[in-house]
Amino acid sequence: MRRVGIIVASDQGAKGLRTDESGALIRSIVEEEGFEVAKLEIVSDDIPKLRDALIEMADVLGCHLIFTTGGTGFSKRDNTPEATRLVIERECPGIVEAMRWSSFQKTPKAMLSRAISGIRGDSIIVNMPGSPKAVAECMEVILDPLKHGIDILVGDARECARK
Ligand SMILES: Nc1ncnc2c1ncn2[C@@H]1O[C@H](COP(=O)(O)OP(=O)(O)OP(=O)(O)O)[C@@H](O)[C@H]1O
Ligand SMILES: Nc1nc2c(c(=O)[nH]1)N[C@H]1C(S)=C(S)[C@@H](COP(=O)(O)O)O[C@H]1N2
Repeated sequence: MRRVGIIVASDQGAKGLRTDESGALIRSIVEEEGFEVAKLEIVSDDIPKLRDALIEMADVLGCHLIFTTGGTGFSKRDNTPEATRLVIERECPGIVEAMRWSSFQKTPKAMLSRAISGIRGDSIIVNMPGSPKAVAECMEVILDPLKHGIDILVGDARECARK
């Protein structure tokens, strides 16, 4: 079964000052698609905390897909892309290009997303925006192609092609 990790990057959420909706929304969307959620964690916007949470989900929990939500904008505490860059081994720019392109059709503010995406080992990491509305809009675009991406990364698709 495909395994998912979810990290909510939010100072307010980590202090209990805001009820998380975006991580919960990602969970419900991926579960509906048959994924198993290994962990949903709310982390403050500190780079070392985000980095460690990403590494645990990839290397210890073996998540095929890791979504972060929040912390991709221009505010001084938006650190999610910087933490992600520390842990990925190969960039996957097409995923976030598609997100920005489709989001731009809805709001020009989509160009303010600094989200990145990349591969670490057998895990694909994708930065999503913070608002639940933006999460829903982006998930609609990327989830299906990502299933194929996981299959290629972990070898299933290549196995199928050989048979
Ligand atoms: N986990 C979340 N659940 C619900 N709404 C959220 C969440 N994260 C962000 N939002 C909403 O998204 C919009 C963008 O917020 P903001 O720029 O503060 O997000 P952020 O920088 O990702 O989060 P934070 O300020 O907590 O670190 C706001 O309307 C905010 O209420
Ligand atoms: N689909 C979609 N993407 C979107 C938006 C949106 O409303 N819909 N908002 C944008 C805005 S206003 C910002 S500032 C950036 C970064 O958001 P974050 O700081 O919450 O991660 O995501 C962008 N991406």
